[in-house]
Amino acid sequence: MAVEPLSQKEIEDRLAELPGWSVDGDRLTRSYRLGSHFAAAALVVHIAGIQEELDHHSDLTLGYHTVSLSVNTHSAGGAVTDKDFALARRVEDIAPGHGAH
Ligand SMILES: C[C@H](O)[C@H](O)[C@H]1CNC2=NC(N)=NC(=O)C2=N1
Repeated sequence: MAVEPLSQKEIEDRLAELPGWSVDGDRLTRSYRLGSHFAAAALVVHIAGIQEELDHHSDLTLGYHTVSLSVNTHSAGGAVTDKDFALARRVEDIAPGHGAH
């Protein structure tokens, strides 16, 4: 099934449901802060599993006490699509369990 780029209005509506996330250029992004480097690494591994399950992969950056995601949809020409928001929603659901904020 083809994945279509979202309109600006569709992006704004979806962002309203995902506090902490923003669209920067053509990428959906969020950074989390965690209590330790190992906690951040564990969140990265958990997100990697979700990304494999969804077959949709962000650029995922592990910092000292931080994890940052940046994602768009390659198959839609690098636009933001519902696949990006589906990944963001799944990450939001598990991040608090890692103490991420
Ligand atoms: C073959 C495989 O389904 C594709 O390459 C997937 C993998 N992960 C992906 N991740 C992202 N962010 N965009 C894609 O279009 C994409 N496509």
